[in-house]
Amino acid sequence: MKIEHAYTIVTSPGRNFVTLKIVTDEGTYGIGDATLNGREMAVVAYLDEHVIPALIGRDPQRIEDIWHYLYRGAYWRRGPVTMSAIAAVDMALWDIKAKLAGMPLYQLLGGKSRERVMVYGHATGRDIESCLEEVARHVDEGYKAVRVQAGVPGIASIYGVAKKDGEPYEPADADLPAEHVWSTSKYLNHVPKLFAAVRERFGDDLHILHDVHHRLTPIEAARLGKEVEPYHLFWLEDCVPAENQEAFGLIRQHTTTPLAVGEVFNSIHDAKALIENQWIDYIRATLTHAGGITHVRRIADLAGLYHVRTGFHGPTDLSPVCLGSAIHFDTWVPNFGIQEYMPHTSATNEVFPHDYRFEDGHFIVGETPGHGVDIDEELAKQYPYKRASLPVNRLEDGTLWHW
Ligand SMILES: O=C(O)C(=O)C[C@H](O)[C@H](O)CO
Ligand SMILES: [Mg+2]
Repeated sequence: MKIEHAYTIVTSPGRNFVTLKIVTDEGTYGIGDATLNGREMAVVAYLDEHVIPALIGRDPQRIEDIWHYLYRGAYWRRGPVTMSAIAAVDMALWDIKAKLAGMPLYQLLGGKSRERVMVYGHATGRDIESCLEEVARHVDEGYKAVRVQAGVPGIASIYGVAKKDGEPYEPADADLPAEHVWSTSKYLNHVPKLFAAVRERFGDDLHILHDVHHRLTPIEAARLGKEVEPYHLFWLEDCVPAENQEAFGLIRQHTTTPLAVGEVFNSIHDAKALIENQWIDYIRATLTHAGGITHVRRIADLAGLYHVRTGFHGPTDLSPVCLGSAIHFDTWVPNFGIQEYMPHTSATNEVFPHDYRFEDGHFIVGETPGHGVDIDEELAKQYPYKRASLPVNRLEDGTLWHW
């Protein structure tokens, strides 16, 4: 069997998605997600110019060999563009292999470790009151775990908080980057009040999560972790940027609040010290940005040795192809923690028909051979690419800051 044909599909049913389709000489095809939010066309160029021509004629069943061919063979290793491109190939090849085997992907990975996959949804509000209403809506919809983000008095807009209450936030919200102004002290003074209010209204059983989005220094993160300890967070996410993995050692010395990190990681090397030193509790690297199923499986196995569990990134900027594949992975992986879920728009769901379903705060994996997600290419053509950028963040004095 040979790869006969492969091509990228860019579509924007509300937001941009990049999909790779690989077709074999026997007619079986697989698709993979290559969406790198705000940098989509860089991955398209990498795939079209450098990867696809080298795939034609290869045996699609040799997933491992093709992974190393693209990773080691390129000489230029790692990085989000390279690893998203490799991930798309990998996801498409696992899709093909599972279709050939007549099995849903989770069976090929080793079968079910659980019946269903717990997810967390996103509640955001411009103030604590409106945020609590959003948490209540999620609880009514069956969610057992909710990420809680609220506006902070004195900060005009914060990435991760919807502009209008009751609406989802859009990560890439402008043609060119919007600029936000950030105040760490205002944030740190406010956020414990939010969690006190959530616990008071919803009691102890609801799992609550919070994303700091890299905006603190290690000692500030340590303070936040300590101050929210009474509210028993499921996790505190991305409390500092993680290029310096040792920084998490400092945070860890000060707090028992569980720590999650890794949505921007693209390789096991980004997470190695964090995992081996048990400085984190959840690893967020997911399939599209970290080299696909083949590589994320290695990260998860390393994590399992150190009691670190998975908590895959699952924003709207990963396509249903990534989400569907992740649900198979989550159903199999022994050290599963939780799966993020930001519902896609109905236009996105129409372009990407899929067989996973949400029920009572959990995802239920489908039984279709492959990863269970397809693309309607004719419909996809109706939604042309539109450049969209993520915002930037500045301190009140104008210094460019993490966001
Ligand atoms: O989902 C999250 O936790 C995020 O932080 C969302 C990211 O900012 C988003 O995927 C950036 O493209
Ligand atoms: Mg995040």
